Amino acid sequence: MRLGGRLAAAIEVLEDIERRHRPAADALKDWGLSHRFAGAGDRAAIGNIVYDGLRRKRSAGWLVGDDTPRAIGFGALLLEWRETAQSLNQTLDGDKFAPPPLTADELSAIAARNLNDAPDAVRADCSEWCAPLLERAFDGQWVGEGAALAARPPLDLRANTLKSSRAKVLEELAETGAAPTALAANGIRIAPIDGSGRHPNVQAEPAFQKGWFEVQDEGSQIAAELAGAKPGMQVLDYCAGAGGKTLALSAAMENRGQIFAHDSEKGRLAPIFDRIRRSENRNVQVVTKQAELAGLQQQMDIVLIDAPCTGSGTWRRRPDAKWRLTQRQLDVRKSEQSTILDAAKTYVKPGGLFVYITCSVFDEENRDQVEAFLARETAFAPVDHAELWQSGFPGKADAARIDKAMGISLTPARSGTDGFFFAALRRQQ
Ligand SMILES: C[S@@+](CC[C@H](N)C(=O)[O-])C[C@H]1O[C@@H](n2cnc3c(N)ncnc32)[C@H](O)[C@@H]1O
Repeated sequence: MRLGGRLAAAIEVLEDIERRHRPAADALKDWGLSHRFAGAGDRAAIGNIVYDGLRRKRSAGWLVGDDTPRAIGFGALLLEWRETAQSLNQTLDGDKFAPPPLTADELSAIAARNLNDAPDAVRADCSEWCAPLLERAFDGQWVGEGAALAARPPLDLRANTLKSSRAKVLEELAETGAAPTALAANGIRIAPIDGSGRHPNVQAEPAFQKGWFEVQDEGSQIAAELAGAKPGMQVLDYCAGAGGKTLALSAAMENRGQIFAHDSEKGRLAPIFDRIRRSENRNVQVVTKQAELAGLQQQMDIVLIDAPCTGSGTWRRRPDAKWRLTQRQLDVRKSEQSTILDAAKTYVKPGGLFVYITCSVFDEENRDQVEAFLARETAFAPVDHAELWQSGFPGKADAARIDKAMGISLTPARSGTDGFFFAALRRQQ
């Protein structure tokens, strides 16, 4: 397929996502099933246009003067594929599978508009109702932070030190352009892809099958490192899900001590068993029923809550979620977060650490939750987060936003990672 056919297909998929309110991955999969002639390169390129369009939906639409899937598809190519209106119309000319070329109105909108003049929420590529949330979290920098959340993400891996090392994995993946991450000790980064490219399928690599590395955003790795799990500790990962943090904690503990991996949804834990086997984590016990945690009360050195959240910090990877998010969903997440904080605190031993993590950038899910919990619970006090960051990442003070009392925030703009929030509270002796 040529670019015109790929663009037409992407517009079709964007229409499907909008009309049926469905996840981008499902719409792309369906398109692939009903167009079996399309090769892997075509699918990757179509996926890139769709994801670029979703990440930059408002700025792409604004640039072309409309908010239709067509405008967003064309806008995505202008913003992320180094195309110009002229180069696009030249390329599409004579391609019978291409959408109609840019019209005179569209051409004049593109010629007249400069994204620097667009309204703030357009430049931040967020919905109107989310703009005040970003503004509250980032003050004067919110537009830049929003824009960075709308950029293409890198592919990050974590070398599994139980079976390999960062150097060995880097050697194994040399052809992919993999490089060490700037912050996480065992992180490896493959830079964001360009244009129609796609990231290598690292999970097909023998090194992955051998358990030498996991796919994990650097921000998630940093959050696990900050928790400070050490060999011999007793740790409860209360919202373990598929086990991303569990595996990182287990490696930091060198397989010594015990991690209890719990989640209220049994189905979410399903992938953890395979992952544990592949990575050779021998200190993880999966606990599906909350009743089975009864014996752990006040026993844990660390209780980690990787809370259910809006996921606003991961908008680069799941841009469709950005447009589906509602105030009501945010309210539901907030209420779940405080319920979980209240339920999980009981397992922290005197002197132990209570760690609260989200992959959201909103204060409402982050510092507000910590503040409200501390107001309810006088037995807990925040650690000095500036000191914690300095001891883990010396000389990198600018790579995170640190509120000494309330926590540490990572963002794409500042840290080059997904958006994460981390707070650690110590239970008094
Ligand atoms: C952010 S995800 C966890 C991701 C996981 N820790 C990782 O690193 O791969 C949040 C998890 O919290 C779980 N959850 C939601 N409510 C819960 C509750 N009341 N108790 C325990 N887990 C809960 C969800 O099922 C979901 O798997």
